Amino acid sequence: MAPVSATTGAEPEPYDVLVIGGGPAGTAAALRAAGLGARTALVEARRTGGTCVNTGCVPTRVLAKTARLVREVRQAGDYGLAVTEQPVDWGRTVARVRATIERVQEAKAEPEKLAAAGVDLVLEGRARFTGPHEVELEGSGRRLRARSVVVAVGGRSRRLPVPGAELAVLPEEVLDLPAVPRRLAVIGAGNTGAQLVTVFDALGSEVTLLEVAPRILAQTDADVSAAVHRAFVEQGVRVRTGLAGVSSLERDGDGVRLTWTDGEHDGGEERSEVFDAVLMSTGWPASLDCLGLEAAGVEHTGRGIPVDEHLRTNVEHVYAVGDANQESMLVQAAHREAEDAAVNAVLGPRRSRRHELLPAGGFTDPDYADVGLTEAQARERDPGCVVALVPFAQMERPVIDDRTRGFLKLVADSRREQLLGAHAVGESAVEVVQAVTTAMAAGVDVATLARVEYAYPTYSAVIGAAARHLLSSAPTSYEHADQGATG
Ligand SMILES: Cc1cc2nc3c(=O)[nH]c(=O)nc-3n(C[C@H](O)[C@H](O)[C@H](O)COP(=O)(O)OP(=O)(O)OC[C@H]3O[C@@H](n4cnc5c(N)ncnc54)[C@H](O)[C@@H]3O)c2cc1C
Ligand SMILES: NC(=O)c1ccc[n+]([C@@H]2O[C@H](COP(=O)([O-])OP(=O)(O)OC[C@H]3O[C@@H](n4cnc5c(N)ncnc54)[C@H](O)[C@@H]3O)[C@@H](O)[C@H]2O)c1
Repeated sequence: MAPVSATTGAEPEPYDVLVIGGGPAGTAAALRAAGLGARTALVEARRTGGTCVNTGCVPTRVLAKTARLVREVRQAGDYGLAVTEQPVDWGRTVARVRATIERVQEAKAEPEKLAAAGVDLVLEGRARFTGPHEVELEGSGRRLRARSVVVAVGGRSRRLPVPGAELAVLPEEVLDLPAVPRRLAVIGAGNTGAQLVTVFDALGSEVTLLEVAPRILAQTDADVSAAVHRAFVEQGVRVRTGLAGVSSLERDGDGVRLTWTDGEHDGGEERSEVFDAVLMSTGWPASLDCLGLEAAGVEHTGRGIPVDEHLRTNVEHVYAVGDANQESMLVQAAHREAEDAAVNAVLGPRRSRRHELLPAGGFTDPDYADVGLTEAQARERDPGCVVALVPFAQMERPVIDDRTRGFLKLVADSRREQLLGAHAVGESAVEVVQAVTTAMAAGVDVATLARVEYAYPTYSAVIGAAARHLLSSAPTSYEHADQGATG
């Protein structure tokens, strides 16, 4: 409960720090602020865990595991195991996802951790600014005041501004689908769309992926994007990139008629097809609706809340972290920003944002992951940079596991000393890139990385091979190296 004034008993004393939003960013900010001795409140509209635990990373990861199980079952015969492929029981899949969310909630025990740290967790609906230092809670009408406010409200899926957009399913609504759609269109090939393509392709949907950018996973290294695209096509996914745009959705019998215009390289024609479901994964703006930012004088772009190097908004005592500022939009980034903002809010501005090394990955089939600069970014900065790419098909463990699709690409400076980036596709790609990130964070140079012993047979042994390549040879081309690698 908010501390009450000892003199009047009426007017609540302000908290030192009020955090709005109990996802990864908000919880980290509140715990850090309380750890520094600040009287702290955390206001959450629904449930702690945020997008990450309740509708994003955790459910997506369980669905990704489901897709992997389908793949393993299909391959079991090669190993002498007679496993008959069963039809997917979507209801049980959904139940498994929901049960896993509860298990993760229990393991994280955030309400208990917040209580133990002395943070007041306030679950009385959405908070709305009524002034620069005050919010009102939608559920109770109660008002809370604070010297500093950390806005950690996260984001939400964007619906395209086209007629019939309300007929589309958003990524956070996927578990509400009544069944696995036979014909599924996925609009948007960012991390979210790509992961859902793998899930529904494995579960048996005929998937069409539509993207306005010239390539899928447009933020990743071009070789990563090309490799995942190629895998999708081989798995039977219809991939259309460089679209001119989506124009409408309309009900058609039990399905949804989707109309779009192909890009010029595909003829630029308008097309119209009926799908059983259309999934819209076309972006993730901050959740600013009804937040009352204008009452606090906080400026925003409509998409997010801009911040300075200390994570402050244009109003000095109001900070914005995690997806709310629209900068990195990853759990690991949310944690770091939140802790830094909490320190700045309590002790005065001292921590600056630094995400030089932000590893990330997606659980498609094959997986992909990256850290640091893409090859194109590195070439802009250092035209003489050196690139080594080792196909998984050349490494024993992927061959043993029959998972030879993929590669690790390392980018180093022109002196072949420091790593600038790492990009992987394939089994365990995310873990491989994480290992490279640890080396980069520790300042390990390429020569040392090339000398490290790697347990045999492991996927991470590809790191040593790529580091030795960097020291010794001319760059390889993925197009060339990937020939015939189909695992
Ligand atoms: C499908 C999907 C899969 C993802 N997978 C990954 C992944 O594998 N790895 C990864 O690093 N990232 C992943 N992400 C991104 C990750 O989920 C986000 O970057 C992360 O959750 C951001 O944390 P946050 O605390 O800023 O926001 P959120 O997690 O969105 O939390 C914001 C919280 O604020 C609350 N809130 C909002 N408005 C108010 C208000 N006015 N008053 C009170 N409370 C409010 C919300 O209820 C919510 O609980 C994924 C995202 C999606 C959509
Ligand atoms: N595994 C992970 O780490 C993970 C998983 C999911 C999401 N996330 C993060 O969450 C954030 C949101 O991801 P996201 O994929 O939801 O959004 P995004 O903004 O990254 O991708 C949206 C995609 O939709 C496309 N698009 C936009 N309008 C379109 C149109 N009219 N027709 C066709 N395509 C259109 C965009 O070009 C883009 O490729 C990202 O920052 C992402 O990194 C991370």
